[in-house]
Amino acid sequence: MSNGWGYADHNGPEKWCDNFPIANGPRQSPIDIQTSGASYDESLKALKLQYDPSTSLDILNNGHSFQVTFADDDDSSTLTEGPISGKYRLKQFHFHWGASDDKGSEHTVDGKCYPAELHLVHWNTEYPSFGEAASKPDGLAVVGVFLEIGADNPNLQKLLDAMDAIKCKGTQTSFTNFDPTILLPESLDYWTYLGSLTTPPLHESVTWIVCKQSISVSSDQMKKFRSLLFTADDEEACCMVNNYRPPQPLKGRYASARPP
Ligand SMILES: N/C(=N\S(N)(=O)=O)N1CCCC1
Ligand SMILES: [Zn+2]
Repeated sequence: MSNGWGYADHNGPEKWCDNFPIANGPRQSPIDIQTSGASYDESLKALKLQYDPSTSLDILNNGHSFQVTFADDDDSSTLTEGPISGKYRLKQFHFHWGASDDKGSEHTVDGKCYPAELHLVHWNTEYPSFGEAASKPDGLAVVGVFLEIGADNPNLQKLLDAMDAIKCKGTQTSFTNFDPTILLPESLDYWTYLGSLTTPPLHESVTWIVCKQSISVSSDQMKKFRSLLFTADDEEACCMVNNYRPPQPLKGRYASARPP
């Protein structure tokens, strides 16, 4: 298989180890967060997320998900405190989702799946760039937010409206003046653990910060996510669904959280 990884039977998560042997590494993601096994860590601080909407640039269908990319040439949009040391810059956010409302998240909580999961990807400014940071053990910090079926979420509407312009792989459009803060839940309580990118190259470089509280999404809004395509306009159409990696072996890891 070339670098054409995907989520189908022939190129999906069970096959990624062929080209990316780290897929069987000691700190792979996602994981099932076993709340009874989570430990309280007095040293953990509250998350500090400071985003400048003027840093949002564009929205892209990259053939695996859709992502909103941010200007990261200064410290305008950052993650600090929480479980990390130093300052991490927001690079992009994207989602993972299922073909139906009963699956789609990457992390699970005591075995419970959610219909979708948002990932806000940040890189450690100790390194000169995202590309340099992405392969370092403390290079990245990803904030994960579960989406749970409920009322229409108006804060998703600008993303949903942009989807008509990025239906096919490789399409993108301007996406300016967007503040990702509106996608966060009211409470920023979190679980944290050391893991990896959940897609190739699967670098074991991520401090995961998974919010305990979910945000809402309606079934109709989820149908809009599923209208995107994995495929380019000159290929046979394949709906972008089930773009999630299942939970990986804990290998002695456990999540931790701030004491109540
Ligand atoms: N897999 C990833 N993020 S994730 N799903 O682990 O948050 N990425 C691959 C390149 C940039 C981000
Ligand atoms: Zn992701």
